[in-house]
Amino acid sequence: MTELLTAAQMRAIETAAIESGEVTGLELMERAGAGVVEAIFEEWPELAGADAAGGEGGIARPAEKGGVALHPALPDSPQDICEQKKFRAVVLCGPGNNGGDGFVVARLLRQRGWEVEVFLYGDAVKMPPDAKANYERWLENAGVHRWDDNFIEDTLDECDHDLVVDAVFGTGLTRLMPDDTERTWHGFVPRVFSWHQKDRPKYVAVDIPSGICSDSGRNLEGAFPTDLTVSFHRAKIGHYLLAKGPPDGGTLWCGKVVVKDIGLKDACIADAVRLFDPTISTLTKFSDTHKYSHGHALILAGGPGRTGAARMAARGALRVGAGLVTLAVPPAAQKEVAAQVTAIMLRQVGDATALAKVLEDARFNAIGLGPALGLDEDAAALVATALEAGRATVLDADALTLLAKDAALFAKLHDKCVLTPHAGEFKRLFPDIAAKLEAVPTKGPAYSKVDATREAAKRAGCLVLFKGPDTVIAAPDGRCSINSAQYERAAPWLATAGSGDVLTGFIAGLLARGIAPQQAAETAAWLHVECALDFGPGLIAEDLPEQLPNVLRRLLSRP
Ligand SMILES: NC(=O)C1=CN([C@@H]2O[C@H](COP(=O)(O)OP(=O)(O)OC[C@H]3O[C@@H](n4cnc5c(N)ncnc54)[C@H](OP(=O)(O)O)[C@@H]3O)[C@@H](O)[C@H]2O)[C@@H](O)CC1
Ligand SMILES: [K+]
Repeated sequence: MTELLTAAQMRAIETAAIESGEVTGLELMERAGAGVVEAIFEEWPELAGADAAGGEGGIARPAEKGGVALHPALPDSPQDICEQKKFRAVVLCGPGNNGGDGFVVARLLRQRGWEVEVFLYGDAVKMPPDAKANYERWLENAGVHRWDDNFIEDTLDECDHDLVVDAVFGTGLTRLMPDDTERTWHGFVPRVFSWHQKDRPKYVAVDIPSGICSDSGRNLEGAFPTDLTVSFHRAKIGHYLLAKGPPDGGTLWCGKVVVKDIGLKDACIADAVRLFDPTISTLTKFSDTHKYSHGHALILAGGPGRTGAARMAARGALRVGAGLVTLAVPPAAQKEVAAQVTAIMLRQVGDATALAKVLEDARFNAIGLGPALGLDEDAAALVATALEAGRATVLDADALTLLAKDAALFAKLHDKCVLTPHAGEFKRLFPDIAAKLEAVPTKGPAYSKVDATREAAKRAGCLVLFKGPDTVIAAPDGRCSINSAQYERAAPWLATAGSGDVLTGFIAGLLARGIAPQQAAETAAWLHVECALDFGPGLIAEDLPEQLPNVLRRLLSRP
């Protein structure tokens, strides 16, 4: 599992390292800048070939026209810039240490023969010491343009730049983006070229795209979209919480996230959010051979014509490794279900009394309910009975709506429960928490999906799995992870009818195997995405359980 950090946690790690004397802030900044350059060349090797040309102390140029001249060695106009060299970069630096990293990047690119134009947002006099040191070092051989959105736009408009580096704001963004940086970005990105145009410059963000809150992934207005985000030591939570935005409304702000080691040691952060990746130990309870030692899951089905959801959940539970799976079916739907299942068993459960009777058998150690269960009083009574049984229980779909409608039912939730709401169900269950999440943020760190899920889990007293491409899984004690279906794990075809029902089954199956709720939910969510990735486009929900054997085989053969 990889820890995802907040800005404060990252700062604490950095401060501890500096205070212990093992590294200086300047060294960290140098490594950060070098990491960005390395990542750029790894991502686009075609940009790495300019070593020989130019270098420090390159061509002397006349004073700047658009902004105030901070150093005399600057071109007269954007046209003058265009007439020189083959690789060109614009580096946009901010007033803090993110800007300091930008000056390192600018220097290192220049050392490799690049033509680099630097724009500085803010007042150099007030820069923190390490950033200022790199600013001054840059001034020894080159100049800096004062921020001027029109001039930046003209510069990019008239030249064929290869790279734009965003080092304006990083983890220190604490309030909404200033108007002029927002204008810059929104002015030139759509006007100068289309985002999908192949020969446009590559956009690289240092640490996090400026405008994105590193703790929440939320856009503090005017975020800079990028192709590549290079972060340091550990990814930040904000990289993995969904923030879709311009230029096409479907691109993640971060583009792709690469994390570079800058020599900081791991610190033990008790409440760190983790990016989930399963360990084999999660699934190596395969040593017992008796089917009852793998548990017995009971999945509740809806009435006639509404049993498909439960059948898919049951198949998921069986495939993920529950020893036995029984569908609890209303008498009127029994024929319909019997005609379509084989390895899955059937029990007639007409009402809550019948369910209570079935649950007298202690071998039913996990329950899955909700998909197409219904929203009437009988369905509510089934939920109440299931909760009173105190078994490991996953509640989805209609069961969540019933919980939202009835405080007494909600109060029956216990610590072996798992709630699996999507955004709409989350809003019904926790309207006040959802309102905080939906409110337009005005400062950083902004309220995040992690904050919301943790608050919901605490209130419910059980595990909450808040679905999405950035699924957040939180326990009442604050333990929390993100299961990402983004970046290299993006599987948009997973958003298909019934896929949530299969997830319910996966969780129920793992609960039946005796895996604790948090681990079961995390592993199920991860497997769910893995199955979708394995299958690829064209996936329908029925395919998900059938993909599990491949995925499990691969997982279990990991070294
Ligand atoms: N931690 C580490 O280990 C390492 C960190 N490193 C790097 O440091 C970065 C963090 O640096 P940072 O803390 O200086 O914050 P940063 O993002 O540069 O911004 C702060 C400046 O912006 C200003 N400002 C903020 N919001 C604003 C707004 N809306 N509008 C206008 N101004 C605004 C704010 O002003 P203030 O609030 O002080 O008035 C302040 O001047 C981090 O992302 C990484 O790149 C690496 O070097 C390696 C090791
Ligand atoms: K940035």
